Amino acid sequence: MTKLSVNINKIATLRNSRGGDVPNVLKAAKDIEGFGAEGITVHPRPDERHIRYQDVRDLAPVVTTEFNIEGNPIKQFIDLVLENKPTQVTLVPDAEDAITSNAGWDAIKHKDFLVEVIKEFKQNGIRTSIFVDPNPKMVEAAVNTGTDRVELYTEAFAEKYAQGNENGILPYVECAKVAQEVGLGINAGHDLSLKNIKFFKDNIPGLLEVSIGHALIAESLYEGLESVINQYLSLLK
Ligand SMILES: CC(=O)[C@@H](O)[C@H](O)COP(=O)(O)O
Ligand SMILES: NCC(=O)COP(=O)(O)O
Repeated sequence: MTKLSVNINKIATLRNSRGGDVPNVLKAAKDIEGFGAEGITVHPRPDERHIRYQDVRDLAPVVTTEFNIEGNPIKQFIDLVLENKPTQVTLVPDAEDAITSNAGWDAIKHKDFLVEVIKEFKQNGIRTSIFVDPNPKMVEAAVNTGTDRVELYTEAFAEKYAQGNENGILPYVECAKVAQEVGLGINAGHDLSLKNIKFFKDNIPGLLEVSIGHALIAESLYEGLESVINQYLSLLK
């Protein structure tokens, strides 16, 4: 069974575009859980252009499913995560000026740094995941950081699949095999959608969780959050 964690960054982006409190991010998170999603993901960035640090503080006591905080572990992010103790922290090496996440960790080059931060999160009872490119070497290296899981960066798969090329799944299948061999849990995310999620899930053994935001919110503009979330849940069974 693969859990669906809904990334609500885009809801905050819409709110921020007017400066008020519409749509209300807390209500959206509660409704999304009510519609059956098994987790809420947020990805605060230093410029707070979508989810704000205060949103994370407000969401932490309200989220009753798995709360997943993603981001680059700069000091203020580490402090925020330790203060709010989510179910999971997903470490993403995103540059401050990146429009969205665009690369996974080099878990060999940044091993010592990752070991240190992951240790601190785990000592505080927070499950850890690191965002990695679909490169089996990086999955193998991830185990040496002490992380519980990896999140496979699915943009390359989504792009190829949209062009009709199903072979884009192959590196992910290889990564999943390696992850299972070395005992790492497997999450996935980025550009997953109603169109590609079933093919991805059906081909990746042991897929524990997907976090989906951009496409899910775009699809909901036409069909509504409840219907879209239910479609994902049925495709992820
Ligand atoms: C790690 C990842 O792929 C997502 O968190 C993605 O970065 C979503 O963030 P945005 O909503 O800012 O694009
Ligand atoms: N970790 C991926 C995520 O949270 C959502 O990414 P996207 O669906 O907005 O591309």
